[in-house]
Amino acid sequence: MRIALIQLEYADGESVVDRTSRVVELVRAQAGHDLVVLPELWSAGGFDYRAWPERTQTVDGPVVAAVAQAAREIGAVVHAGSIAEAPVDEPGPEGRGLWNTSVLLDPAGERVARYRKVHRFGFGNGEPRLMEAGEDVVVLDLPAPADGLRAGLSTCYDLRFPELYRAQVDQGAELFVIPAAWPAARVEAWRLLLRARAIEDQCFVLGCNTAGTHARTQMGGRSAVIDPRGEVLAEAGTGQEVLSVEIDPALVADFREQFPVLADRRLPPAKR
Ligand SMILES: O=C(O)CCC(=O)C(=O)O
Repeated sequence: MRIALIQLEYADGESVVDRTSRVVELVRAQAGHDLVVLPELWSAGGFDYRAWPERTQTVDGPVVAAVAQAAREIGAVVHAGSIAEAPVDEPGPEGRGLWNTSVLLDPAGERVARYRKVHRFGFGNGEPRLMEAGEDVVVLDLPAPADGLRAGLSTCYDLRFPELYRAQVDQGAELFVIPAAWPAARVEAWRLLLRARAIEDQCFVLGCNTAGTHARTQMGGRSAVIDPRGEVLAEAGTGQEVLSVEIDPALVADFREQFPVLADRRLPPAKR
């Protein structure tokens, strides 16, 4: 399976329309890949939370529609990264009506999964003040041409919460797709936790981060593809870059059989 992670660089001052056109071109340029992944909140601006209210989208809105068109053109499964999702007529439990929502598209441009970020980052500011928390664990069999692996979806700060990934493994996950806007200040934690999740859950990990500086926050880059043994198959630098990697889906089952750590879990499911 051929995978492309688009580590997008952006700065303040670029309109959502211009950024979307740029991203669509980058997705189109990945023809020949089976799965293409974009970062977290690239249209709204990962740390530009003051602008989120004017950059909201629905999962059928123009940003996702433009990426869906590119998915159709190249015949790939595309993880569109996440949007600041404000659905019509859904105020949410906290009355904010806004979620950090990832969307996975099949090669016909149809939405096959929606994941709302469960753990909100900001310690009382940003996401916890403006957004609702997602409540669902989302795991699915990837559609062709990226078939052969079961994928769990999560976003950025979720990476710090291993219990979410164990819950995905309990639902059969073999690959974690993690779009992010993770800052440079803590990029070593990002690199380490991506590998930790791969090793402890014996899964492929696709971590697609953001580059550049926006909203006075320098992003960390270092997107990576990691195999179920914890080997880093590819890692980006700190600028805009596309990581193109071939992975062998059979490695998950082979390695889990050869080194069956997950079979040695002791806690009863109710306490996990
Ligand atoms: O956990 C971190 O250090 C960064 C998380 C983050 O930036 C996010 O979730 O948007």
